[in-house]
Amino acid sequence: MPNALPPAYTITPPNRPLSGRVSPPGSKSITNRALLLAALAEGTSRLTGALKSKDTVLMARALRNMGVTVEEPDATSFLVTSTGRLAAPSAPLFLGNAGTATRFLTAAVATIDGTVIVDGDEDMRLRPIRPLVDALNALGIDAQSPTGCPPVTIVGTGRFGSGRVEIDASLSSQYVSALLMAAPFGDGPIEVALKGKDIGARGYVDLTLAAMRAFGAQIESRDDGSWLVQPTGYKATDFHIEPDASAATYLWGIEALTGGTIDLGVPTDAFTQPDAAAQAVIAQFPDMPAVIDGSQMQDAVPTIAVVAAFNNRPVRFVGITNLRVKETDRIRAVANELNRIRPGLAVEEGDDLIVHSDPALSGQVLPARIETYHDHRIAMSFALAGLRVGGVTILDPACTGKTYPDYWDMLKALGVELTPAT
Ligand SMILES: O=C(O)C1=C[C@@H](OP(=O)(O)O)[C@@H](O)[C@H](O)C1
Ligand SMILES: C=C(OP(=O)(O)O)C(=O)O
Repeated sequence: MPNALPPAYTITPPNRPLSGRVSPPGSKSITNRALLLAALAEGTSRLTGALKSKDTVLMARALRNMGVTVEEPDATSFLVTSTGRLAAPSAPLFLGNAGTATRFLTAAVATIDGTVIVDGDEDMRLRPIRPLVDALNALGIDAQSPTGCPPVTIVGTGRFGSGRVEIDASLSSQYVSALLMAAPFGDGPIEVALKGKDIGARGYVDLTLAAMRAFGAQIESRDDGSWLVQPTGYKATDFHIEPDASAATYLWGIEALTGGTIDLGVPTDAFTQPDAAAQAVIAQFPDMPAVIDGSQMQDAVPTIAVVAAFNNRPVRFVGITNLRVKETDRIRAVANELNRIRPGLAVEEGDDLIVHSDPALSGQVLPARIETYHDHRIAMSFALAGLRVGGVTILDPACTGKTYPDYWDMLKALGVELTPAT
């Protein structure tokens, strides 16, 4: 991980295509699934291609605090050795603002005979978790979240329940993934069904099912949209993690905005993560469509919205309500910060975001100190604006450590001039 970064970076537009070979880091989503599943499997699992960043370090630390041995043989591998059951930790689990770790562990620790408190930082304490707690309660598990957000107190008996459970996943697909991954510890088969049809980005549930099957789970996807999970537990396995598709969106953004070619070392159609869909949209720049549905590529929306500022026509982003409950309210954050570059560049309309694209922005010097709200994606997306507009300063660049600790080194390696600022 990089040494301390300055409080801010000012970006000098390169005025030339940025090209080269860049390997995005391992997928955060898949790394945190694989770490958990390996911890729930008896034996040793070797995870390769993994992401080492704040979100995965927090997950690994929480698992260690529950008796799991997590070794790190090299910069992209974890060696996880477990009895197949988690042990009650001696202190609350602190998971920062890692949504995956917080939601996945809230369900997983319900398999423990003992009391566990799942908590996060001040931002995580604003991110809803009540629908997951309600589903655990419906399975007979004593879980409580007084505010509807972390902290959650789970008083487990070692039994996870069985039968059909319905969950409202309209705010986060992570609730479904969390329940599914704990479900092989049911007293009998568990059927996970959705309350209502809305589930945000479905592709994340597909990632969950694929990882669970790799660790030996038996899941039947039923015609009514529910999933039936057998009480098999998990088997240790070696598991390779693909690169992070959300991280790749910044590289596609760099290509679009500078006219360069970046070799990611992996073909776009090899990604199984939902955000890979962003490539086809960004590739249309500067003629990206007038309406973009972000519902199935949610983490890519800030990237595409910043690229959209330079598009030939305005872009309306729809299907993005859930962006309000990510690391920060990303609809508001993107609108605020685009308007800081040039007032009137973006507007919120209900939960839609409209970017009033202006190709004439390119080449101008528009000094703007970009607030990043502890949100890695706001920092990484707005760095892209600095490739076209002079004077863009990104505050708190270290916040990219959540999922992409080497982000600024990557930009420098491509030839971007970053000047430390205060
Ligand atoms: O399951 C996952 O790995 C994720 C699901 C998405 O969140 P929601 O399901 O909360 O929308 C996504 O935004 C997050 O970065 C990762
Ligand atoms: C929403 C994100 O993360 P999480 O929900 O895992 O905290 C993200 O990485 O953009």
